[in-house]
Amino acid sequence: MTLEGRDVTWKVDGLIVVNGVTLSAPKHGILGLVGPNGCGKSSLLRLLAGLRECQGGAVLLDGEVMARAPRKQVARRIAFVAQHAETQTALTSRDVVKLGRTPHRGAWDGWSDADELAVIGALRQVSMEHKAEQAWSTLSGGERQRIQIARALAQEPEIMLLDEPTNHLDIRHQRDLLRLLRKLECGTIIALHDLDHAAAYCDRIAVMEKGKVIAQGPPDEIITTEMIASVFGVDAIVHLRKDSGRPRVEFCL
Ligand SMILES: Nc1ncnc2c1ncn2[C@@H]1O[C@H](COP(=O)(O)OP(=O)(O)OP(=O)(O)O)[C@@H](O)[C@H]1O
Repeated sequence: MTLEGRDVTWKVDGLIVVNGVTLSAPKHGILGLVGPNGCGKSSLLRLLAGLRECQGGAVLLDGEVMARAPRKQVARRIAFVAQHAETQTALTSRDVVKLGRTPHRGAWDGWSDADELAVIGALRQVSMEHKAEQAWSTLSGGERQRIQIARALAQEPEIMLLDEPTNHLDIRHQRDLLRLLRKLECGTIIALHDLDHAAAYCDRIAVMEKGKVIAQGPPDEIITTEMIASVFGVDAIVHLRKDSGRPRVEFCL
């Protein structure tokens, strides 16, 4: 499957938030989306997920304009994990993960073994089986985030779009999630603030600034002292990690 934004533009209140972005999701592996607050990362991910309509350009799914495809068909193939996902408070964790199966089920379908396996597997992948019956409203911020990721995994998508999925997680769960994403068969686009994470776990990185993608490439070409100074306005030294040879950022105090 291919997912491609071509010259995608989106405005709100006369402000151009996403400005002529052309970007393809990888078929496998992780594309990291980095850039300062307000540069348009979340907006772009929502456009690519088909949750918003472009006002210019188009999002293409297998070369066809996605906006014309039935929503359920799109949802079978693309999962989106929002930065601050909310859900009905009366649900348990398991109920929320089960929602990920909705695009695969007809109105009259019973709950199948495949549905159950997908839900159990997704809970296990984020280490949340022990909280399956707990009310969603009582989960911690990080636990909610892991459950939302499990919902997306239960969807068994071909492409996952994740908006800062590590922002509530402790170091161990950040690392576990990024390792998990690397192991998935699907292609992933992930908005990240942590440049070290982007450098260590992503196969490619796209840099956004003021609504535009200004650079794309492998981490060692993108995570540079010059890029960090010009895009983020911060002085930094970029080292190479001993274990992987990937860039590692030391910010100047
Ligand atoms: N529905 C909206 N109404 C008004 N302004 C909006 C709306 N959606 C986005 N914006 C504005 O568009 C800009 C880009 O927002 P977006 O959430 O896409 O940025 P971001 O790169 O994900 O930021 P962050 O790193 O802070 O999460 C921001 O200035 C935001 O205030």
